[in-house]
Amino acid sequence: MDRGAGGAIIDGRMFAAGLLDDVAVKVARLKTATGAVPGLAVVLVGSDPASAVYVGSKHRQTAAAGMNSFKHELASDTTQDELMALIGRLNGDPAVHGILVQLPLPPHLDASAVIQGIDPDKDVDGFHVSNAGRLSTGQPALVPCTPLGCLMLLKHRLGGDLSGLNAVVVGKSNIVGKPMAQLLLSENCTVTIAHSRTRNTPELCRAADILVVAVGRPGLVRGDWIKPGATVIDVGINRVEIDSKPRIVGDVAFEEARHVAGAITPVPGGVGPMTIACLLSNTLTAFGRQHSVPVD
Ligand SMILES: Nc1nc(=O)c2c([nH]1)NC[C@@H]1CN(c3ccc(C(=O)N[C@@H](CCC(=O)O)C(=O)O)cc3)C=[N+]21
Repeated sequence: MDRGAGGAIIDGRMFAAGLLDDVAVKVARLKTATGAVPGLAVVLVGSDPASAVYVGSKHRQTAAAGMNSFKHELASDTTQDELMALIGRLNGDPAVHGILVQLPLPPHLDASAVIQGIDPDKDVDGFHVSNAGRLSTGQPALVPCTPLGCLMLLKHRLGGDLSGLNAVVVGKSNIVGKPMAQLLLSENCTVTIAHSRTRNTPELCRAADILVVAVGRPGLVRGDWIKPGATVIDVGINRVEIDSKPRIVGDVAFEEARHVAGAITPVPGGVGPMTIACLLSNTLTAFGRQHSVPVD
């Protein structure tokens, strides 16, 4: 096979748009059947510009899917008690089916305590220990949006069955690396997690049929780390300057990698849009569980 032309580019933007349409249809159907509409509360503390952009985008897309979107913008000097009190109110609000607290929080706040204060059934980020435990033991869970989006792209690309494939996840964060590894394991992949202390990361990567990279280091994974024909999912979103212009690049050296990989996600336009689409899909799932109605 001629790989000179490069592998396929996985269009996350297009896949996410399809998923959002699907969610919108289901929301409309639920509204007719139950009279209720799923509601997502997004909490933003402080004025980090990147966070404000993400929250704005979530707000718009939630509304576009026909769901209620409740935006809570709090001052950067908000106290832990004030934030916990808001979470308590959202936990008790029957119009709110999903709660997302935008991360990172300002350093004086304890993000872990906030996340563990969210009702696990409303934890649409899937960050609560109860959802992490459920995922790792194969019980119904709310699954973190970014790894869920990656898995959807992988299954779509590889025809649904991942069983027996060698999967390498680079990065061991609680929000991407670990849940990603759990999802791949539940698909019967042989899973390896590499991280900053791993001794032979390039060699491990070269054995991967599926390579998911989520470390936050621009261009870390080079073309010669990739097994020819592998499916490469680049989770990195790094803001860099190229020729004095601001640009967003992934953790994979894209131009090198695309010629070796069978398929690869671009940055932007790959995993990022899937994260938001999965957030809305999780909100629908949370609504279904809270109202004991099937959502699809
Ligand atoms: N509680 C919480 N949950 C999150 O899910 C969460 C968070 N906090 N904090 C920040 C990160 C980041 N994140 C992204 C979502 C969408 C894109 C996205 O759509 N990116 C587009 C555009 C990129 C751009 O132009 O900025 C793309 O990759 O094509 C990126 C990043 C969600 N996060």
